[in-house]
Amino acid sequence: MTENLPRTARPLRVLAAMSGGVDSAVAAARAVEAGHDVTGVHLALSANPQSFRTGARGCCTIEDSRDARRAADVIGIPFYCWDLAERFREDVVEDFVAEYEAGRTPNPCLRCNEKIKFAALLDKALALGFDAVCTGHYATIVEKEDGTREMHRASDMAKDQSYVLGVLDEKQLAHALFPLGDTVTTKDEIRAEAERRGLAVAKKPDSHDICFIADGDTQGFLAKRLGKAEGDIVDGATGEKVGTHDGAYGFTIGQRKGLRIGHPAPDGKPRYVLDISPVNNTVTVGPVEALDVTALTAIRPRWCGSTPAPAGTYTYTAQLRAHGGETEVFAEVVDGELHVRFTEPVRGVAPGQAIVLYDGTRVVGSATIATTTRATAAV
Ligand SMILES: Nc1ncnc2c1ncn2[C@@H]1O[C@H](COP(=O)(O)OP(=O)(O)OP(=O)(O)O)[C@@H](O)[C@H]1O
Repeated sequence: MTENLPRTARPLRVLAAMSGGVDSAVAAARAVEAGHDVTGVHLALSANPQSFRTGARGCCTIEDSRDARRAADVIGIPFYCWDLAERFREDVVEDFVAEYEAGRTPNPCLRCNEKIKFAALLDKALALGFDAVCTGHYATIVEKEDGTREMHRASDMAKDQSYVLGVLDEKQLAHALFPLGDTVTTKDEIRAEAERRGLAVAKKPDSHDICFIADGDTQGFLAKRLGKAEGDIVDGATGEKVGTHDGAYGFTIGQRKGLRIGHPAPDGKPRYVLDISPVNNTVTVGPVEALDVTALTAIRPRWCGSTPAPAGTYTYTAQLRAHGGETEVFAEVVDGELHVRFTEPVRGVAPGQAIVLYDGTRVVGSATIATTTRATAAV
């Protein structure tokens, strides 16, 4: 159950990040069971937790912090609540809005792992004398003979979260514990384990995808932040105006639903978002084949764990969005950027998303998709 924790003779001082959900409660309990000296912490990440009183789970409602505290009491560990709302707003929420405004599609969970849980929280934990931060993420840490660490996909692929952790560098991974990651347990089994341990969160519903948009309405959230900005939807092949929109920022490459297109395309086939131009406030649409991408460049590469930046061209598999499949790629670092060619064209690659490279199950690294090369010149 606890092979994922470091093979160290001495118990570690562990800070368990407790969201108030079932996964992190079980993770904290497992860390205690492994013999570590565990303290729980809930992060208040919203400046306005009352706004989530709708029944939908947000990242840090009052109920979440109470649930985390109760779980800590049952496990028998000290518990604190830390206010990181300002850091979260600056590093995650404002970045999210700015990225959409620039026509890109960000991944806030990945950003939160990089900037909040394994930066702001980890730094504070280390400064206070803790050895590690423990979370309920599903990913496996493998400690090698030489003491270096690798991150691998979780044993249960259905729950694997290595994609949103692919940004962790050597230091961050050296101080991370994921007690759930290498056990092949279904969510039902985790809930049953929570029940056995007397944790009241055993039946609590799973958290929402984007924790700071409690109702799940990303477009509504962006519209409130960025205002209405009516613009044109144009056909990529003809350049003809085919509809209007209320703000180019509300779209994602590959999107089909929610397009207000006045008349059907001449071939009668559905139209997809091919390009978003914030400068002209224009959304370009076209047939699904025009989404095929043969190559991309990605910026700010980060090499996971102690993996050195690859020199030369390597064959890896890549994941291009949070719940996406894997695809084979040739990857190379050129002038600090990641250049990737796909062995087969892939569809709907959105700038702003992360590309995470894998060597088998091992996470090699990640980078932010900046530009793509289309198979056809429809845009
Ligand atoms: N507000 C928070 N305070 C402390 N830790 C948090 C908070 N939000 C998330 N975490 C940590 O990050 C991990 C992954 O977050 P995610 O939002 O993916 O939760 P999850 O998979 O639904 O897990 P859980 O069931 O614990 O909520 C959690 O398991 C927890 O350790």
